[in-house]
Amino acid sequence: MLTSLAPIWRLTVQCAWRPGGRFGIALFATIFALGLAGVHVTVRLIRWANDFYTALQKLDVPAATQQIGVFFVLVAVSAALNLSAAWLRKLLQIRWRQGLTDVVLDAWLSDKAYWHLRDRQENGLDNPDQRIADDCRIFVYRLTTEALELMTNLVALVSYVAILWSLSTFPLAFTLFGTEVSIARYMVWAAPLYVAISSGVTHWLGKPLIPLNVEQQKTEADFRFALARLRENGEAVAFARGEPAERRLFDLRFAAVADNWHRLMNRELVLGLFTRPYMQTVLRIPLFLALPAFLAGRLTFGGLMQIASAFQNVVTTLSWFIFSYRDLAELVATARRLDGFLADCGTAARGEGGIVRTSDASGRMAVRDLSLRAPDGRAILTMEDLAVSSGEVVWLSGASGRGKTTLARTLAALWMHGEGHVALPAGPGLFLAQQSYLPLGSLADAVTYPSHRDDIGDEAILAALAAVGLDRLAAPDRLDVAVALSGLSGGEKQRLMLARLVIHRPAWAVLDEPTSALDREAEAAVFAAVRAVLPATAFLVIAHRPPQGLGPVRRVDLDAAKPVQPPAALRISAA
Ligand SMILES: Nc1ncnc2c1ncn2[C@@H]1O[C@H](COP(=O)(O)OP(=O)(O)OP(=O)(O)O)[C@@H](O)[C@H]1O
Repeated sequence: MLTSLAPIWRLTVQCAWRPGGRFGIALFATIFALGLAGVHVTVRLIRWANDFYTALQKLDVPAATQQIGVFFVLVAVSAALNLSAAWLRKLLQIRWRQGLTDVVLDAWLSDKAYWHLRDRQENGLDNPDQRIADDCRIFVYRLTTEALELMTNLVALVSYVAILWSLSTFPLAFTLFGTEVSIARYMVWAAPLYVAISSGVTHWLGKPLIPLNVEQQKTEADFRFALARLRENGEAVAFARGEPAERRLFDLRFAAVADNWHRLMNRELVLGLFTRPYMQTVLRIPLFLALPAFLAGRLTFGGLMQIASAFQNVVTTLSWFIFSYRDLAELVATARRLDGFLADCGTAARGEGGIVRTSDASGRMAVRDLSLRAPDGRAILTMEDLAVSSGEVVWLSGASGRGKTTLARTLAALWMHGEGHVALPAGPGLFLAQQSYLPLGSLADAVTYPSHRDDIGDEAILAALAAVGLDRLAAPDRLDVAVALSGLSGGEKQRLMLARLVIHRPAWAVLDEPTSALDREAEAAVFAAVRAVLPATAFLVIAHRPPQGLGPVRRVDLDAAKPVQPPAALRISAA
């Protein structure tokens, strides 16, 4: 129980205790107050039952007519309270959802958790997009609904039990094995006993729903993730005629959705077999229980209806747990997933190695005594010394899989597995990854990424596009075209990435195969244009051929370096 409450509490704190959180707490308090006012109206309706049915029994037409009027007033007040509480609850939900989404997005983006957790994502173990979008929504919705209902129901329970206590003055008398038994105020005891037994049965029947709900959310997310991947890699799949393979994967993932759905619906049926009749009997049971007192003449008809109404309210309030079991299960499941996600993000960037990072005052990129390995302990690369001075171009070569990109990742503080020293100049730097990345947005957004277009200015953007040979795009009316619709070829995308160098003018740059899609002449022309605006920039270029156009190049060949075995303690045994 406590293990379920801890994540809910942690996430609630994230929603409510934030700058501007006071308004949310005030909203919560107002909705709670409206709920209490609603309880007061219900208490008044219980008294109304006595007044109305007594008037009916006495055939007192004016009194009965007056009670009909009272009934409509009470219903109108109740509706107004309900509607305003529902409206304010929605307002609270979007505020808290905004707060929680901010927390989750910060965790996802900080320390590059999105990168460190990407392997898990690819394995389908994790679907962070679902957690950010759906889980934040579901958690806040369920929390605000269930927490407010719980609090209101607690207060309501005290009020209804007090009424039931004051009304059920008659005992239940019967003979058991020849002994006279008399239970005073048995209607009061009957209500919690009835609910306790029912809650026990509900919990026992409904317990498997929690893991089944977790599994359902996971399988749905896995299915969505597979669909989104096809969209992202549509061209590669189309060239490979991979539709049957994609279809097999979709079918497999949907089969998992359907399979778990069947288990979930069967379990819900089992639970429903109990809760459904329970919900229906709960309205009649009090009548049956109070009938002996009525038949013995201890209760008027109005009194019978009043006590039935009070009992019903006690039982329905107590039964909140039963009726809300599914929703509570969803709240717990979502809280666990979100809480686990935040914990994963917090530890994602933690490496077991010891790479020391400093800033180099002389403006050099440098590594010393570097030894990199894979997460499983396999040695990838060792490097005694590498330095790229201001204005220098170093070409990092080596066979495929030799560790060139891993070295770039280490410089970018992404790769944590290894030991050694890394120093980067204090001035601004720029990394270009092997795969060109075009963000959602316009062509101008893509060129200026990750800066804001307004901070750069359209003239500079047009000049950068022209410099890298993208003359056909270097027109003011093209800048606002969605980049996805620009129909860029692989080489054009690489030119666009290089335009970012011209725009951002870094003091140092690490480029991972930046011109692999360009021919040598095009590469030389683009690099010459880049060099013209960046004469003092230090370049580390990873490529399978010497970069042309940047000026004199010093080659560092990784094939000359030998991999070393990691320390025995770091080797992970396959067993
Ligand atoms: N996340 C990872 N988990 C395990 N091994 C990895 C991971 N990333 C890279 N490696 C391994 O590290 C080695 C070096 O990979 P890297 O991408 O650095 O090579 P590269 O020299 O850039 O190759 P290429 O020229 O083909 O781009 C490879 O054996 C690769 O399998």
